[in-house]
Amino acid sequence: MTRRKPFGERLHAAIDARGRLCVGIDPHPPLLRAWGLADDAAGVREFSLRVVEALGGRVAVFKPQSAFYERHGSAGVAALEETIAAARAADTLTLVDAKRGDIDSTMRAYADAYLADGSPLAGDAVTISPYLGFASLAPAVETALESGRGVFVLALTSNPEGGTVQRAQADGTTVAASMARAAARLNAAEVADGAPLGSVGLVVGATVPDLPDDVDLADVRGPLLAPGYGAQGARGAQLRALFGDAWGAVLPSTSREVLAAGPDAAGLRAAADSALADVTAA
Ligand SMILES: O=c1ccn([C@@H]2O[C@H](COP(=O)(O)O)[C@@H](O)[C@H]2O)c(=O)[nH]1
Repeated sequence: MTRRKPFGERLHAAIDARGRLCVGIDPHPPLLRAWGLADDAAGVREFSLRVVEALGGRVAVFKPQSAFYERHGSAGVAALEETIAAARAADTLTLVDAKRGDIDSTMRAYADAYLADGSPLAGDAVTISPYLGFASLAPAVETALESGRGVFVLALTSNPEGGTVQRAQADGTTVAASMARAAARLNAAEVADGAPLGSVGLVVGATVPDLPDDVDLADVRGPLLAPGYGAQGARGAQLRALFGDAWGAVLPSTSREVLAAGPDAAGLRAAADSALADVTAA
């Protein structure tokens, strides 16, 4: 089997070729209704495959939101697996937004599910939550690096409540800065080997009002997923101002705003093109 290139390198190439936009696949019940689909696993499957059909090969990354599949039980999870496979067939990277995090021994099982070769739930990367301690994420990081996949660690989330935890300080350092420094340490080896980006990314919401003074995102040298563009209110100019000299690593992500333009493929494409044009102009 040919070895997959590291995730950071593959993501960098996808952004170079298609522009920096991640489109979230979030089959919300009102969107399913608006698309004339049932709020069941078959509806979620149809919705997702239409998004992949319309935008596969055109955007850098798809981000299916696991919660919307899980709410339909095992048939919903099967629809997520099919969505990941369809995106792969359409030559588009998938970041599964599952926000997993647990003690080391359980984290190993999540790593097997979302990051190991042969698992039907393994896309190209997964979001993970560091609030059991960054070190508890080691099994996910190891599996990702071994398999050419990536992880995105929650650092500064787009929801207004996130700051109460993420801006809190321990020993004079904000929680967010600890996450950023830990990611930077993990990316250092890949970057020293010549990778344009490491494979350990952070989630930094597009709606975050400002960065804590001790957070140096340029130093992370890994991708910075910025959800919150569009439906949550952020636009390109706001993103550009927030990320400053880390801008080269930023991957804006938008779900509802693009999805609301479906089910027509041309509508989805126009909405994705418009979001990409805004972030590119920034
Ligand atoms: O900080 C975060 C982390 C993840 N998300 C997820 O991104 C999408 C946003 O959807 P929109 O429709 O573009 O608002 C959704 O799946 C969230 O769970 C986030 O918003 N913020």
